[in-house]
Amino acid sequence: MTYTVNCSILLTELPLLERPAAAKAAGFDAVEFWWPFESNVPGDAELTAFERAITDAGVQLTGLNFNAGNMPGGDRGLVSWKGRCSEFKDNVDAVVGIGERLGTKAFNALYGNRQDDYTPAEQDELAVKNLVYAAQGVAKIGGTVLLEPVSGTPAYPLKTAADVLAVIAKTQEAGVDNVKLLADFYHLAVNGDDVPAVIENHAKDFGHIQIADDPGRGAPGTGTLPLGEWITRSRELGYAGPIGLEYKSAAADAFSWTIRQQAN
Ligand SMILES: O=C(O)C(=O)CO
Repeated sequence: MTYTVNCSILLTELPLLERPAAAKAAGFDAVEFWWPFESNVPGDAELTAFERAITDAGVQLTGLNFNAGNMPGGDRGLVSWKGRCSEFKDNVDAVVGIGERLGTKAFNALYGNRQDDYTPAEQDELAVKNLVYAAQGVAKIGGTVLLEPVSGTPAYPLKTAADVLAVIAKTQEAGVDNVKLLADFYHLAVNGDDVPAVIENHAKDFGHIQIADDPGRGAPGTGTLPLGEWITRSRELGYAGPIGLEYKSAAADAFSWTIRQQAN
């Protein structure tokens, strides 16, 4: 099983730059991050420090989120955010640079919360343009843009796989074929989507899978979701990528479920 440790939600007791090495020490060869910088376009020193933390740890950065705004403050992406289009585009260029240097291929573009001052149609129109820009940018390095249904943020409009697939269809009409569904089984389940049906119908086209259990967004086994079953079925149907571990847990206990799994 190829897992990739999401170092923005796990190992958070440690400074960010120490997390890749901690993931390696815990037995993993791959990590992913939400946008790890304060600035939209980081300077050379910041970029070098982040990239060295990955390469010195001997892990692969499998995934990186585009700048999604102030996440602790509730923002969930710039893609549909009217007024921040040039910022988004500048960020795409920065992300492509990181991806090129680290061999990263999957880039998660959080869509953005609804804004009161604009119609959904206006925001969706911008979103498609921005997604096409991002898709063309990452295509230069063989990359894929991921689009994710998210829970827990009422103003975030993409709640189900169908919501995301409808946007992806518009990007395809606009001429790009490298925007893919990020199937986060936790977000989908919390939002009431039919996860087994999503897997049956779309697993071979998933751009990425992430997992957390529900309730609580904890490690597998802390809730009631049949995550192992869903992963196995996705693999049978052709999903070949890594599984992102995107759950909350104290570092000391974060990966004990994998040891229990090996023992069984
Ligand atoms: O905001 C979240 O919960 C995410 O999963 C971001 O990737």
